Amino acid sequence: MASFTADLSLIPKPLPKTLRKTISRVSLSRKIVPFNRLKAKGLTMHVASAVIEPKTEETEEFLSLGFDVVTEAELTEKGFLGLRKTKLVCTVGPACCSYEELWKLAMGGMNVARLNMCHNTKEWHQDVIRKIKKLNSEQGFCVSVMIDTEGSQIHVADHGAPSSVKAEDGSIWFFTTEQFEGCRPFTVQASYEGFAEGIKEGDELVVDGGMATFKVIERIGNDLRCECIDPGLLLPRAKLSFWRDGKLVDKHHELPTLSTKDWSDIEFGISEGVDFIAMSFVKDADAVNHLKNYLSTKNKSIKVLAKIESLESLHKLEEIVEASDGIMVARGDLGVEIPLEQIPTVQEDIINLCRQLNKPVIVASQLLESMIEYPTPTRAEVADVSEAVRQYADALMLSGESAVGSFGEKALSVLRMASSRMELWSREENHQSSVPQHKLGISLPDQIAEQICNCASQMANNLGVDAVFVYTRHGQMASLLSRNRPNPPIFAFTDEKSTQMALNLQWGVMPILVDLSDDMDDNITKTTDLIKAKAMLKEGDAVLIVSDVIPTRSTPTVYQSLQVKIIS
Ligand SMILES: Nc1ncnc2c1ncn2[C@@H]1O[C@H](COP(=O)(O)OP(=O)(O)O)[C@@H](O)[C@H]1O
Ligand SMILES: C=C(OP(=O)(O)O)C(=O)O
Ligand SMILES: [K+]
Ligand SMILES: [Mg+2]
Repeated sequence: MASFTADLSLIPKPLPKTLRKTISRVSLSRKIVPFNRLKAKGLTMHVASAVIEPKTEETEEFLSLGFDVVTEAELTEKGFLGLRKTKLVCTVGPACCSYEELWKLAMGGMNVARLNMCHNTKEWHQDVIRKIKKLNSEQGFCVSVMIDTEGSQIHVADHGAPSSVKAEDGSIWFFTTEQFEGCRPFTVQASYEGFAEGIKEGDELVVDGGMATFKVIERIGNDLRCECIDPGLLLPRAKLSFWRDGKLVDKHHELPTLSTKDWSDIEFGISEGVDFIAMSFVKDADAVNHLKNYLSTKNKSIKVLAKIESLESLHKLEEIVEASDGIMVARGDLGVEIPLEQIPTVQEDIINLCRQLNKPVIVASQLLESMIEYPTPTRAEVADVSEAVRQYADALMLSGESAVGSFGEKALSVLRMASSRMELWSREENHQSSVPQHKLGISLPDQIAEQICNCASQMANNLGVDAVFVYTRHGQMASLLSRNRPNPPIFAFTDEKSTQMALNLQWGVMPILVDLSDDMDDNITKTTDLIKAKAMLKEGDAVLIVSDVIPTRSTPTVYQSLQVKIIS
């Protein structure tokens, strides 16, 4: 039989400082009315609130538990509301691959280290992954590892010079798939042997989304003879695309999403224990499902991210987002396939869809491109970064800025500062009120989880609590809270290492690894003690506690919480 309680008398007197300010307009009963409808389904809801008690002796055993040292320092310095919510991903390359350089990035707030398998050797990648794991275990960081598959990109394999070559207006060039030694002037090697197939005289060959443009004059077997009609630079690995009558000629559909090399890189990622695999040039949900199924047969909880970087992936966006564990807006290649002026709106649409469907989303490429060479960003770059934060992306990514740039650490600090500033502004402007309306849950327990998280986020904002605590095994409740982008940070306590590492990518979630027991009260006591012992909670702080684990006894004097129990 159902039981329903919303016991406001459990809120202690005197009220915590933060509650005292807002209690007159707290409409707890109104907030929880939706649950009333679930009453008949066998639910118990219990609302309680109290003051955090001072430090106790028993807390020592939790001191060594998994909480990122950088977040901890930030929290001590800036308080709960000052914690940065937007997550930061850094591409690791030759400019930042030493232990010390990686340490600096970790100190600078890198949440996820990304390794693009397009570049360098497996040994090199292995060395970097091991250094990151060592930093985590020895220095107390919590940095997740992501690898990107190479995918089937059509690009320049060699243009005969170590850096760039200039293509002059009217000059004649050969694009070939033939492999040869040494340098042939005006000859560019393309990466894919089917490169010229289906290409006709008069088609346009666009380099790097407009860096230079050629007109196809003649097709000779696998070679194309072209005339440069818009001069520009040919960079190493420049991206190539074909256009006919103003429309993209789709070459991706001919190519497999995962090549033999990609599968070998995936095996490598599995054996090195990476946390995320980002799939390049995903065409549809099948590709994502294929990899996810493969990983599940191997019993691996590695998260699969889909990179949206082709026109085709935009056409199937919804099914791809549904199928994947997260999305990367890979603006570099996307800008080759769609006109650049469409990127800003496409980015916002993808971010909104991801939030609706509750998938984390990374905005990537050229965020601070000029910082590869210069120590300060352009105003336009800072505006671009801030815009992605305003749109509530989960994460921002550095590419060349950290991988090969001279100012990677500084670029990371620009991301950090710009996100903190924009987050504060959004909060003050109360932009967070636009809670997603889309309903995700199908089964009743899923619907309940979703509704609890929606209401909890509103309550957290309305009450002005300092933090939200969530107890989660697979990260679902934490991510549903994050989806609402609440004002206070979300501390997600989990006993699954893979959940902790996956939550690193989610907006506003601070994942913490602890032993969880079936006794919820015990968990709550343990974890509040942990945070308190680290001097991150003090007397009078208010915490909203969310969990889908059934409590076994009631201890209304140590927390404010929102708990739902399903009685079978
Ligand atoms: N592991 C690596 N080894 C050497 N160079 C790298 C590595 N990773 C990245 N880079 C360099 O950094 C640049 C940016 O990297 P990335 O974000 O992977 O973008 P992309 O490959 O699309 O250019 C690359 O063009 C490449 O020059
Ligand atoms: C992130 C991207 O992918 P990659 O760096 O692998 O080309 C991109 O295209 O923007
Ligand atoms: K790639
Ligand atoms: Mg790409």
